[in-house]
Amino acid sequence: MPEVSKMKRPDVKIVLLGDMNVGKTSLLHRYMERKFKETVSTVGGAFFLKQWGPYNISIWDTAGREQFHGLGSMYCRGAAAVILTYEVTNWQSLAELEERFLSLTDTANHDCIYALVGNKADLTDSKAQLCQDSDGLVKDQTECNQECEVLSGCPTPPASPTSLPGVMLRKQVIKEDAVALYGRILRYKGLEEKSSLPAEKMCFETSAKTGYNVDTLFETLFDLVLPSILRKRQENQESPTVDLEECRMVGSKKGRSGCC
Ligand SMILES: Nc1nc2c(ncn2[C@@H]2O[C@H](COP(=O)(O)OP(=O)(O)OP(=O)(O)O)[C@@H](O)[C@H]2O)c(=O)[nH]1
Ligand SMILES: [Mg+2]
Repeated sequence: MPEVSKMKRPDVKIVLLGDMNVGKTSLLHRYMERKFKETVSTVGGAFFLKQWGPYNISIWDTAGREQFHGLGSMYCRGAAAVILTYEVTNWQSLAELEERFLSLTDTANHDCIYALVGNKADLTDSKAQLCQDSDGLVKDQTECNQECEVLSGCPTPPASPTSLPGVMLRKQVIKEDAVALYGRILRYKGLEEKSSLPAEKMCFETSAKTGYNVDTLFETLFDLVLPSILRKRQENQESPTVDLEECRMVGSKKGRSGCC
């Protein structure tokens, strides 16, 4: 049994929610492992632990499939940030966020931060077909595909309308739709728009496939949850108790990642 004192204890929790197939797991792989790789539909949930400077952030991936819906509010318990994910080529995936997922966030922290993320932007926007390295420099898709083959062994995707640069799918969800939903989320939470984080900052379009905006998404959130981290550390100093549930999760997977 691992010693509690040596475990990395998460300072804060970020949760990814959204319909099946929108790319939640792929976004996490892209950010944590710098790769776009094959996924299987998530069962239950899984977490990754990210060291961010001196802080430990747990990022929870959840299953979008309806059969696991009941677990969502459990994963959101105590979350400092929730990433509500949809797919830019699928209007219904945005609607589902409001109809099915928003109420799951009732268990999150009272000052929880919400980000709306439209993934698979590479399918609709030529600029998102360019991939970014960790310094934010863009490379073209051919270079990315070659790199993908060399680094992770994943084959260059077959030439199909979705993989040919310049051939785009119809964008079903435009940024304004996400901005409008963000406003409704604030109203649902009883928050004033004036005193909340602005929609322009909290609505992202990403591509897990190319890496477009993925670092920006996670790192913006890490910066924004810093006050929650500092508050939690302060509370822990004042009453040093151990969150057995979190320790059990982290300890069971050697502090890196796991699922349940
Ligand atoms: N073109 C493109 N495809 C993507 C992107 N992100 C994910 N995909 C593909 O979309 C499919 C679903 O991706 P996942 O990451 O498994 O989706 P998920 O949201 O985790 O799904 P559940 O675990 O079932 O909730 C896979 O075939 C991915 O390869 C993206 O940014 N662009
Ligand atoms: Mg998944």
